[in-house]
Amino acid sequence: MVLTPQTLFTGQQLIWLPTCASTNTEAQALIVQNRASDGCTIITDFQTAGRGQRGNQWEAAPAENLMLSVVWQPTFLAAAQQFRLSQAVALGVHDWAAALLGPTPKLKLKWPNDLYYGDQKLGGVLIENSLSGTKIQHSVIGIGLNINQQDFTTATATSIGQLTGRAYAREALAARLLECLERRYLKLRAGQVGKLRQEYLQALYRYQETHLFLVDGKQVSGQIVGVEDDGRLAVAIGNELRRFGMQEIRHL
Ligand SMILES: Nc1ncnc2c1ncn2[C@@H]1O[C@H](COP(=O)(O)OP(=O)(O)OP(=O)(O)O)[C@@H](O)[C@H]1O
Ligand SMILES: O=C(O)CCCC[C@@H]1SC[C@@H]2NC(=O)N[C@@H]21
Repeated sequence: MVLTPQTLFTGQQLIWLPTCASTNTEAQALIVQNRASDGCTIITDFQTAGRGQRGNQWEAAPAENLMLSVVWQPTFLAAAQQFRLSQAVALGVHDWAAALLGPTPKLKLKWPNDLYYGDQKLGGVLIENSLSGTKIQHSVIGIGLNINQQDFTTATATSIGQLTGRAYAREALAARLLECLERRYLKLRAGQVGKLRQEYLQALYRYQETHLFLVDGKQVSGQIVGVEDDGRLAVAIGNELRRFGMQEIRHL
């Protein structure tokens, strides 16, 4: 499918920029100017200041990958439920990758929403919400996916093209991604929270495996046993069950 504003079922607006600082920043500017319709999408070939979680930079070679931000208005979610959106988005990205790579147990979601193949990162999600009282008003869903790039500065990164030995037309992949995201978003909006959570756990990287984490600057051995109602990661460490937010634990 060729991606045009007409063929996008959800994106009333689609803006494809040759370059920008960050598609999340562009999306936020549209929101501030009251020009962001629900589902509008900014895509770019290159970011000069792409950002990731925990203050990381997102690095991607020009015109090789997918970098986009979708604006949604999930006003049905309380601020405290934002992890539900994060899980639905992660599942949408996982569905997209599974359709490309075929079903494989190697394709996982590293908590909270990184896309992994084995121990290598294929993509990441950075969601930035604005609130109105206790409700989410706008969500900027920033997604970076490695598509055709062959060389990375880190050995822990890979791309769809590296894995399959093929080159991809990014327009078609973007259209499919938006479909996958919308499907999951509609399920969330329909209240299928339990099912989404179950599927998220099934896709969770290193779920129920014992391995090393970094907690308070120290290496600890633990086992992921679940994800709490507030989105925190539940990890069994020794005889203790501990719950961690984003800034409190890292996989090693
Ligand atoms: N295009 C890219 N593909 C994969 N990783 C990337 C890319 N651009 C930047 N990175 C960075 O590479 C690092 C690897 O990501 P990963 O999430 O696996 O590491 P991490 O050590 O778990 O990082 P953190 O826990 O801080 O998120 C991160 O710092 C990530 O932001
Ligand atoms: O893994 C992460 O830490 C999240 C990476 C998110 C990267 C995407 S690329 C499109 C959007 N714009 C950004 O600046 N970041 C996100």
